Amino acid sequence: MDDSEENLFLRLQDSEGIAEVHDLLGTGSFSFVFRCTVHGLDEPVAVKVLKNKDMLPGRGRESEFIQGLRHPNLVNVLGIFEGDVHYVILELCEGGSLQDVIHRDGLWPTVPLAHRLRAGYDIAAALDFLHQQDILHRDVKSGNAFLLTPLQEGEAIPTVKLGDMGFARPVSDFDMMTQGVGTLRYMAPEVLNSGEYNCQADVFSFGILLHEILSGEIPFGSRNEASLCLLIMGGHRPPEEAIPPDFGDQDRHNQLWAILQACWAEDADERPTAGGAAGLIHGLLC
Ligand SMILES: Nc1ncnc2c1ncn2[C@@H]1O[C@H](COP(=O)(O)OP(=O)(O)OP(=O)(O)O)[C@@H](O)[C@H]1O
Repeated sequence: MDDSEENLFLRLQDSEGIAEVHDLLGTGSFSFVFRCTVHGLDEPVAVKVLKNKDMLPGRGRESEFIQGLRHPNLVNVLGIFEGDVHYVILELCEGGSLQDVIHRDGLWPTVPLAHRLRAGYDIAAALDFLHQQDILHRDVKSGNAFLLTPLQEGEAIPTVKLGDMGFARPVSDFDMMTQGVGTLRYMAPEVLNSGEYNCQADVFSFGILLHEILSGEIPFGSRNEASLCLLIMGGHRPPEEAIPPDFGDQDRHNQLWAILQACWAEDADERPTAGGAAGLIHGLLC
């Protein structure tokens, strides 16, 4: 049975290693995330506590192999503890999730397209890094990308970091994976099909996420799971007209649209690598 927020707050407070639990940062399907101070670190951190410590390994739970990874566009995992409560110490991202920033805070329409594209570049760079280490993320979405500092109107977009590695796996574990995990509206057709997939499935999800970042629209709107599956399997993708026209000339807009189409190509082999996508986006930012 899942533990309550209050109970976990108190048990975390008693946990060795935690100096102080401050406040709740957010709630996920599998966890509560608290702002904490921990012994040995000066800066506050985010501590993700599993609601149910008997939960299957990998569900909402960053695995040991993620711990050593360091990249400016990843929510770095600073420690993993298993005891009376299971928790993961994460780099604190004060700006919250990109999903909340795009759809809830009301500031997103004021963010220029070039700044939004910058956010997309950050995520592509993080994915490229993971793929270079032969790690698949498997749940790329706006709810799993975080702003390092709060977004301020009229200022440059803060660094964006890809987080929530609960589903991440080394490719070497399986040459090709077949387990259908992730979030439906971002899922590549080969994952939905329970077919074999590889790093290019992350690139597909990234394409859907990039469109969400640029357009500010929830991918495929408020459809139920069955119709989402039918749409994606039927080759439907988010619409071009949802992308604001304020990106310089038509040629640049066309290049941007071509990047999106390449990322969410039906055939995984036709998609760019994450590094390739990052390079193409960077070319448009210069
Ligand atoms: N590093 C962080 N810094 C600041 N806030 C965070 C951080 N990580 C998570 N949060 C907050 O906690 C919420 C839940 O985190 P997360 O989505 O990683 O949990 P989860 O249990 O894996 O959930 P789900 O599977 O539903 O995405 C986030 O939406 C965000 O508000």
